[in-house]
Amino acid sequence: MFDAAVLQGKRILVTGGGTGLGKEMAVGFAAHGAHVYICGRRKEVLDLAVAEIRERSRGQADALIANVRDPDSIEAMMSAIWADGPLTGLVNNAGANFLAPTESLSPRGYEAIRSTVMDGSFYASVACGKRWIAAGLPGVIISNLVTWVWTGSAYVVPAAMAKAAVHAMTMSLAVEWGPKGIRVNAIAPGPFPTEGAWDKLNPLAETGVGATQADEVPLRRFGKMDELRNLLIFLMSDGCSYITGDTISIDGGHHLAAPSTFAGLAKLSPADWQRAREAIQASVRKEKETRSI
Ligand SMILES: CCCCCCC/C=C/C(=O)SCCNC(=O)CCNC(=O)[C@H](O)C(C)(C)COP(=O)(O)OP(=O)(O)OC[C@H]1O[C@@H](n2cnc3c(N)ncnc32)[C@H](O)[C@@H]1OP(=O)(O)O
Ligand SMILES: NC(=O)C1=CN([C@@H]2O[C@H](COP(=O)(O)OP(=O)(O)OC[C@H]3O[C@@H](n4cnc5c(N)ncnc54)[C@H](OP(=O)(O)O)[C@@H]3O)[C@@H](O)[C@H]2O)C=CC1
Repeated sequence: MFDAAVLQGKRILVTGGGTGLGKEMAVGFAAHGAHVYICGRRKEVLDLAVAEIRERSRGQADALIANVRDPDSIEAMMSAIWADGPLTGLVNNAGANFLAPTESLSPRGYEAIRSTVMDGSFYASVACGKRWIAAGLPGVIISNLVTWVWTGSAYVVPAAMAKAAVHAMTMSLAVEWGPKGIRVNAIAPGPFPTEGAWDKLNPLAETGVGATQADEVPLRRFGKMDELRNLLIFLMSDGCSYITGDTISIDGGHHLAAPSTFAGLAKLSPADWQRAREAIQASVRKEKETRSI
């Protein structure tokens, strides 16, 4: 769809680019000429991802360990990247989420999700923005949101809230930083099955409801990674020079044809919720064992 050199000379950081959608975006950017950087908290996962991105894209990729919940960690990562040259683009993709009845959430559970999605996107955007502004350089920021910024969703309330905050940041920064040549957009995907998301959002047979099902998507299927890449490459490219402040849905019409949320989980019993929580926490424990930060 695009010239293979459409992103030649671009240097793009994808947070959470070691797995799932972030890794797929990184492959797309690198295959179209960009030097991609990915970050996350697991060295082994990042090393494998870099090797895969280089092989699949025949392009340039590097990884840095960083925790987007920690502003000092973000600053250290940005300084390391900028030492080799400025980024031209940032994708706020790192995310955290799990299904839970809202009344069961502890402050730490809420904070884990809010700080990853909302604070992480803010810290990374400001870390790039202030460097671009100081140097008089243009830049592109794209945040990976979800259609719940328009619909909300039961049982994932901290994620819906945090993504809506980043939607507001997108519109606000587009206006504030537009005169400085910085474009700020977002995408709102519907279901694109990944191990990371499905382990936390569809851990049991009983949790398969609207948000994670394909049968009620008007286009009757999940999204494909090539479709996601096409949108990201376009938004990141110089050809997309007059779009800013927008959140573009990529969901086959899902959010326009309810239920694209977890509303259907109202049928779960307390015992089902306990099993869901145990399954989610088993997945989290497995990931934590390989965290490097
Ligand atoms: C229409 C669209 C359809 C699809 C939409 C998809 C939208 C996708 C959104 C996503 O972001 S999917 C990404 C999924 N990937 C991840 O979440 C990866 C990162 N995740 C994590 O790091 C963990 O999962 C984490 C739990 C969020 C954070 O880990 P951390 O090490 O910081 O925290 P913990 O100490 O383990 O836990 C903190 C706190 O949270 C409580 N908690 C954990 N799981 C549950 C649960 N299932 N239910 C209730 N509470 C839970 C845990 O007990 C801790 O609280 P305290 O007990 O200490 O008070
Ligand atoms: N899959 C889907 O259908 C949809 C996904 N999305 C969004 O796409 C994004 C990616 O999700 P997906 O690929 O499915 O899930 P993944 O779990 O595969 O991706 C989450 C990534 O974020 C990284 N991450 C989490 N916390 C931190 C942190 N504190 N610091 C740095 N990196 C972190 C994780 O790496 P590590 O744990 O090693 O740090 C992981 O690579 C999320 O923002 C999600 O909300 C939106 C709509 C639909």
